[in-house]
Amino acid sequence: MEPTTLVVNCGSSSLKLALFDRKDQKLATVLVERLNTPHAVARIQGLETQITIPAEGGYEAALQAVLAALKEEGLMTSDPTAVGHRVVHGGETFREAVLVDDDVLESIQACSGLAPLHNPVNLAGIEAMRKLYPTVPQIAVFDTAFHQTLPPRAYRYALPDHYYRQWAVRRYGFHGTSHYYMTREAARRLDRTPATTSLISAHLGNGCSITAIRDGNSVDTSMGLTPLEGLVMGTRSGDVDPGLFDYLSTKGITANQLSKVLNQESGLLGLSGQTNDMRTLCDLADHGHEPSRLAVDVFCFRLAKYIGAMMASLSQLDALVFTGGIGENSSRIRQQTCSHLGLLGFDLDAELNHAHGGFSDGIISNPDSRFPVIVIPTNEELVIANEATRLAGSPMARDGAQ
Ligand SMILES: Nc1ncnc2c1ncn2[C@@H]1O[C@H](COP(=O)(O)OP(=O)(O)O)[C@@H](O)[C@H]1O
Ligand SMILES: CC(=O)OP(=O)(O)O
Ligand SMILES: [Mg+2]
Repeated sequence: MEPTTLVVNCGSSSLKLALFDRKDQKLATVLVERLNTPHAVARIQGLETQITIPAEGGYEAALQAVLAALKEEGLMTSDPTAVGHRVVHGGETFREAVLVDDDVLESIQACSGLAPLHNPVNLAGIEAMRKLYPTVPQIAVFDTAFHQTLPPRAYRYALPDHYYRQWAVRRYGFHGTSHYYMTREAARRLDRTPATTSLISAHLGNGCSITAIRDGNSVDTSMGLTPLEGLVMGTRSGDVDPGLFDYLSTKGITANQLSKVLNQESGLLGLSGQTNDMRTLCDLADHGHEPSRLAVDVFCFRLAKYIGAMMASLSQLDALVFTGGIGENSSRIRQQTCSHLGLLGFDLDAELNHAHGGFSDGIISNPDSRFPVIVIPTNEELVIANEATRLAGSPMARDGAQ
């Protein structure tokens, strides 16, 4: 019986599963969309069949339906030997991936207030899998872990010192598994070692963040205490003036309302009034819809400003890397962003940038660009699987399983 590692990435409205063998070969990928609605469906990548997901029963019922379908299709012949979970916020408690036990669950729960869109659903996924596979080691892999190397000048806010000492109010950074994968993969492609590779890594999905990586370590990043700070995102505002709180309270808007607005009703959706989906926005902008064009403009300009800001942490730059759904697929966003940075020198080759109708994988800058620009499809699942396999084989996991 071939040992396998199952990776679970529970989002608020979607659920992604990936199954790997022990040689890190992906055996199957499943995407469940519109979870917790009567229209929830799952698709196994590469297969036509749609799996119906029960409208009730939450993550456990959804996972059960997906696992049954994987077995039926012959893609999963036995129970997994390890399960790796994406957990977004690990606070200062988790510097690296851990085997899940009751104490770990409690600590993840304690970080939930700092990632309200993410940690509660990540926990629901872990709890569901523990019920389904009580004897299989479950491993939590944190978005925040890769950013534990941030220096204090990058992670401290200029707030009263005791806010940090008492309440750990600091910048944490997220999408760490993706930025780590960029480091590993860019180093491989540039024929370097990760420890000698310095990058600016832009992860542009529904959530967006950018990280300065110096000699393989994260040294600055755009997300902060929560995944709300920094770049413009699908529904999140990114940076705003904190004076907004005071001003809007005089208009009768409460802290709770504002938090919902900043997390769920802002960003591309807020500016365009139409959608958080970048592909649709680009189409709308092309058809003359002004608010959508503005949303795209603000997105690219903010990103360009942050690319400039990340330079302050580096003394060498081996490449600017784009990844995530937008970074991998939108030649337009890459072009518009780099066009703001003429003074720094990210000179794209129009043909390479637009190869395959926007999707790219590889170098997209021209040879005399001051800095290379590369597109690398992210693979957070692979990093999580690597960590889960490693920890499931550890003596602690074996003791736990006895
Ligand atoms: N061809 C494209 N052009 C522009 N945006 C795209 C394209 N393909 C995908 N995207 C965008 O990528 C975003 C989703 O990114 P993804 O990394 O899949 O999200 P998640 O963070 O949920 O994993 C959406 O805004 C989507 O519109
Ligand atoms: C941390 C974060 O923003 O994650 P996602 O991009 O999955 O929303
Ligand atoms: Mg993502």
